[in-house]
Amino acid sequence: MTASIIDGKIIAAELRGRVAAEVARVKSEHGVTPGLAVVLVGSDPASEVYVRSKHKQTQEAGMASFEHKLPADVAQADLIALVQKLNTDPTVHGILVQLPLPKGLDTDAVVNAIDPAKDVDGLHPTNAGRLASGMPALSPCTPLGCIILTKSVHKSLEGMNAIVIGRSNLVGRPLVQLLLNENATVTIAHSKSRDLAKLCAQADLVYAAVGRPEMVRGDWIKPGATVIDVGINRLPGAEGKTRLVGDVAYQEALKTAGAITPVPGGVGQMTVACLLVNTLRAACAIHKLAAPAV
Ligand SMILES: Nc1nc(=O)c2c([nH]1)NC[C@@H]1CN(c3ccc(C(=O)N[C@@H](CCC(=O)O)C(=O)O)cc3)C=[N+]21
Repeated sequence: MTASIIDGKIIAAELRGRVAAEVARVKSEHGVTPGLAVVLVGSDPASEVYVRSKHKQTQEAGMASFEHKLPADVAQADLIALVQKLNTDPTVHGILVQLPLPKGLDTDAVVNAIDPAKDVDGLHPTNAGRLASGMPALSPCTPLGCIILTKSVHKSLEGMNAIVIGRSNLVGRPLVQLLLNENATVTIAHSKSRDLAKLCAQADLVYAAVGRPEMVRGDWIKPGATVIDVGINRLPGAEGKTRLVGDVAYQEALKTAGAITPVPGGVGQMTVACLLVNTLRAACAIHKLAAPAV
């Protein structure tokens, strides 16, 4: 058996198309142009790539895009002051502070300073708490993307056994909550879990988000399971280039899985598309418009 490939590129492009149509409608009917502000502190090359692609895709969807680049040695107070300025800027509906922040900056304090209504990363404790309480919330983009990719294979996740490997605030924990909302049965595993292979073998849905290259092996996967690989690990490749691999041993997993996401071209694509969704949703909520149809 060879797994079918879940094409994040195509699914993300479709989603962006729906966002663009809703943005056009909100603009013409209500005169509201959704705006996203991205704050990048320091100059991590990978982060710069992501920020550039966020900027491009935001503009392509017809939204306003604001980029703020700060030096790695920016004072904590200056970073918080920028966040507060964006909180009160009426042209900004979404605020994303690219993580991780350089050493010396207090991530929790910065995230806490973001207005929860503009928290398109879904990281503010208000949004995390609302999600965990089953209340409407802005939810983190990568987990939202994981659910959309899963639903491209399974119409309903009700009663399915899911395993989430990883418990980060940005991915693992919120993904668990979104899966519960879909009525899946969820096992939460992580780098300290005992006998991961055995836990995985029970799962119809496997979400690998531990940040360890190719940790999930092909023979851990239940035959026919759906595998969503959240990992993006840069390994040294040929001729001094870097090679991207996920948290799943892809070539092995292809043989046992029913469907699998590639890296790149899987979850990463959805993350940015869902950021556009969240920015549109935030803009509609802030202006008291009906929730967008995306
Ligand atoms: N506050 C915050 N929110 C984030 O959502 C956030 C963040 N910080 N810090 C970094 C991670 C990483 N991230 C990605 C975005 C796009 C791709 C993406 O487009 N990937 C493509 C290309 C990958 C490549 O070539 O590098 C793909 O997988 O096909 C990947 C990863 C968002 N993150």
